[in-house]
Amino acid sequence: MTASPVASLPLTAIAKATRQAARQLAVLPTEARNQAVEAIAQALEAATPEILAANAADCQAAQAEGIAKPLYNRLKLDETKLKAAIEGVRDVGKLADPVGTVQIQRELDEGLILKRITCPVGVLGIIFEARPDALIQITSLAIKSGNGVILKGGKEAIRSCETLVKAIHQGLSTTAVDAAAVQLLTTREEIRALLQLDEYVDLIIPRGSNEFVRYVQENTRIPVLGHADGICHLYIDRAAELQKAVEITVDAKTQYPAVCNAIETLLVHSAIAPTFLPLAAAALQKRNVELRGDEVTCQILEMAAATEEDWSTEYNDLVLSIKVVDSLEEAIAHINTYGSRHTDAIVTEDPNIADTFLNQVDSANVFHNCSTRFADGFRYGFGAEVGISTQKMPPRGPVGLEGLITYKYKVTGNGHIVAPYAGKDAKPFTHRDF
Ligand SMILES: NC(=O)C1=CN([C@@H]2O[C@H](COP(=O)(O)OP(=O)(O)OC[C@H]3O[C@@H](n4cnc5c(N)ncnc54)[C@H](OP(=O)(O)O)[C@@H]3O)[C@@H](O)[C@H]2O)C=CC1
Ligand SMILES: N[C@@H](CCC(=O)OP(=O)(O)O)C(=O)O
Repeated sequence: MTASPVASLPLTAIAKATRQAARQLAVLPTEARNQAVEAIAQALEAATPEILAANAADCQAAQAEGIAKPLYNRLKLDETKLKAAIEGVRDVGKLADPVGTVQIQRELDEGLILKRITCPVGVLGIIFEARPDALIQITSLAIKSGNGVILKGGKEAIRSCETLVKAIHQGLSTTAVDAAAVQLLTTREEIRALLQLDEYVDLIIPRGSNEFVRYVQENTRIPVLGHADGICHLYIDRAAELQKAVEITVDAKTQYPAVCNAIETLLVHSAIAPTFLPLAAAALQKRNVELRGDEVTCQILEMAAATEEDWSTEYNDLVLSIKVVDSLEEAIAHINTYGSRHTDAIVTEDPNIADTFLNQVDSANVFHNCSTRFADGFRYGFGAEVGISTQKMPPRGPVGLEGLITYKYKVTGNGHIVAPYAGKDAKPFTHRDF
């Protein structure tokens, strides 16, 4: 099979081609989809010089436009990051096949058998930020789960995305998977048009700001799985071990400040604030974090005053707002008011306090004594992630293969009809699981 030159077609034709390719992909055996995933890994390895060159050009252009350092780090794809992403593709290949799992097998009556079996969703439209390694993770998950995918990355990453998709098409062209199963769009106009194509696209996954996710939800009939902003919190309880708390704070803020699972607000119990805050501030300032405190924090340490706006701001940068609270309840109330239901964590040595926090904070990921940066499909053992769903209904949190799967009920009878099972002398069902 050769790589399909569909990218030059009008959008409806692209979507139609993806639908057709996805239908073939959905019924391929596990082995064929695994081979396709491995072919993608090999093609990316072979195209490494071109990919790195394209990314260097994107980075250069973004720098000329004055891109912020954290966003630049998200855009930059060096050899180490690319190698890790390719390893991730192979990890996805090794995961159990999510397609064809029999979830329910039930005899309704003699000779009348119900099965619920997992199957791919169909065609996914995934819009994401200028982060080229996300394209690699998303594509490998889509192919492994038997779905076609129409991708759109952030404008700063256009060259990187085009080169990656070219390599992926090259890899797929040696396999049973039609390369048309993976498509790349590059403009916002195409996104607006894509949102109207409910005939060909089964699920839209927007990764981006709250505003953008809402815009998508309001402008399409296609089901939307929102991956919105991460206003993540870390609460340092009065029973926290201080050194542990400092290390977690520094990691959660500075290990990768541009990503959605980095913290934006630090909440500190008033009983330990005078001892904890100077330790934390020293460690954070060593890493160039700008601190903004509420009134009590500013009485303990000199820093800029936080405004009401700070509590609902996702900086995506080396900035942290700090608030001193008088109780666990106040911390939980703050998080449930200003958070984005993404990821929130507590540091405490008191298991009861931890339990209350984990049960009452209404977020997709709630952590005890560890960094919010663990909110990630790879780190959860899902191989990779499409992103982190901030919706309440499943899939919630890091979305891996399971989130790209639906199911269908297959019922087999032998001439069975409903009439004998209805009315006055209705025949009972056996409803026997096996
Ligand atoms: N929960 C999660 O998994 C994730 C959450 N995020 C969140 O996303 C936000 C930051 O991402 P940022 O880089 O600023 O991304 P943006 O929200 O600016 O953009 C993300 C993507 O959406 C597109 N887009 C944005 N607005 C429109 C529009 N009106 N019409 C069509 N397309 C649009 C962009 O296109 P273009 O570049 O062409 O403008 C880009 O492809 C943060 O809040 C972050 O937390 C990010 C990734 C994952
Ligand atoms: N799970 C990811 C962060 C989630 C994510 O996709 O973030 P972003 O860089 O905002 O797209 C990680 O830990 O790198």
